[in-house]
This record gives sequence, structure tokens and C-alpha cells, in this order.
Amino acid sequence: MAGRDISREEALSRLDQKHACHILLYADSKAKLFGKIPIKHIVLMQMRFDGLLGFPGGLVKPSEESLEAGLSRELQEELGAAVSVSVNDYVSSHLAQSPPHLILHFYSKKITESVLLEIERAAVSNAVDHGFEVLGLTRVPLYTLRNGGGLPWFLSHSFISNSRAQLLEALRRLELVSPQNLEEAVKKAEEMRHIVKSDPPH
Ligand SMILES: O=c1[nH]cnc2c1ncn2[C@H]1C[C@H](O)[C@@H](COP(=O)(O)OP(=O)(O)O)O1
Ligand SMILES: [Mn+2]
Ligand SMILES: [Mn+2]
Ligand SMILES: [Mn+2]
Repeated sequence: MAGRDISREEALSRLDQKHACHILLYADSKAKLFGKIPIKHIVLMQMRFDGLLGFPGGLVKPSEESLEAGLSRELQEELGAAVSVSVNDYVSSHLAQSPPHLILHFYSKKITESVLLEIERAAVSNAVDHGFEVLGLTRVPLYTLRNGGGLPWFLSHSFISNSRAQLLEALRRLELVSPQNLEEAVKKAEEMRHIVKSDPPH
């Protein structure tokens, strides 16, 4: 998705434009897939009402609330849980090209595995948006299996606005996936998108 990164200061000077805040919540984990493949970290995304993957969060009104207060409000609606977000969790701001002039703020926050499990439970039982704006929380598989399953297939899905770029940048910056594994997963995902597109209709 085209557009350009802008500073938080420039973003906050553009109060006449629409702003949205989204967050990557993650935790370390000792759990193993099939009892043998360490998952290492749990990263949360969501399946949106429009069938696209994205992060929890939403539209905020910086003229009436801080970015962090707006994001916390959205998280209460979409996750059914109070997640305290501070300016220390802020990562970047992006001026989107489409839809024009939407400013996208991105956050990431490390939580414990037990808090993350609590959020997953609350999202189903508590969140007012569950089943409507948000069809479900999903974990991002960070491993790549021998047949390409895992991160490559996940990356071959469709993502809202710049959330795929936000995910890749965060996985790299937070060292949740090694640069080499990430590069290989992105390459494989491209091949897989090509395979899916060229599949004949049933
Ligand atoms: O995860 C995201 N990363 C970057 N931009 C996003 C993400 N999710 C949505 N968006 C963009 C495109 C949307 O139209 C706006 C508003 O976000 P949304 O979550 O749909 O807003 P509400 O929850 O309905 O307030 O941001
Ligand atoms: Mn919302
Ligand atoms: Mn939302
Ligand atoms: Mn909203």
C-alpha cells in the first residue's frame, strides 16, 4: 500500500483528517505445536467483518481524546478487555494513500502469555464487536513447516490497508522471526499467492 510514514508530531497537527490506531499484542510462549515445534511467541491479529486480516483497534478522535485513550476504547470494544496502552507502546504513523488522508498509527505491546490467553477468552465472551466488526481473533503462525505451511500461507492471505507491512516490520524489529526466515517466508508467500490466483474455479 502506497502512502508515506510521518512523524507523530506531523500526524497530530493534522486534526482535520481521520485517524486510526491499531496494535500488535504479543507474548512469549513455551508451547509446542504437535508437542514438538516450539511456537516461541504468540502474535494476535483479527479476522475483520470484511474478510480481511488486520490488527485490533480502530478510528480515534485526537481532537477529543489522546491516541492512546482512543486505542484503549477500541480495544475494549473489540477485545472485551481493558488493555492499558501508553505512549511507550507507540511505533509509527503513516499517511495512507487509500482511503486518502487516513492517518494510521501503529503500536506494539508485549504482555504475558496468561494475560494474552485471558484476552482471547474475553474476545469471545465479552467483546461487543465479537461476531460483527470482528469475526475472531487469530494467532499468527511464526514458524515455517517443511511444506511451506505456517507463516508463508498466513502472509498469502489478504490484509487491510498497511497491516501486512506493519506485521512484517514488527516481526523484524521485535526479533520474533529471524531476518532470514522472514525473507524466505515472504518469498514463499508470493509464490503461494500466485498458485492460489491461478487455481481454476470449481
Ligand atoms: O490493522 C490495521 N492496520 C492499519 N490500518 C488499518 C488496520 N485495520 C484497519 N485499518 C484502517 C482501514 C480502516 O478503514 C481504518 C479504520 O480502522 P477500523 O479498525 O476498521 O475502525 P473501527 O474499528 O471500525 O473504528 O483503518
Ligand atoms: Mn472498532
Ligand atoms: Mn477495528
Ligand atoms: Mn470504531
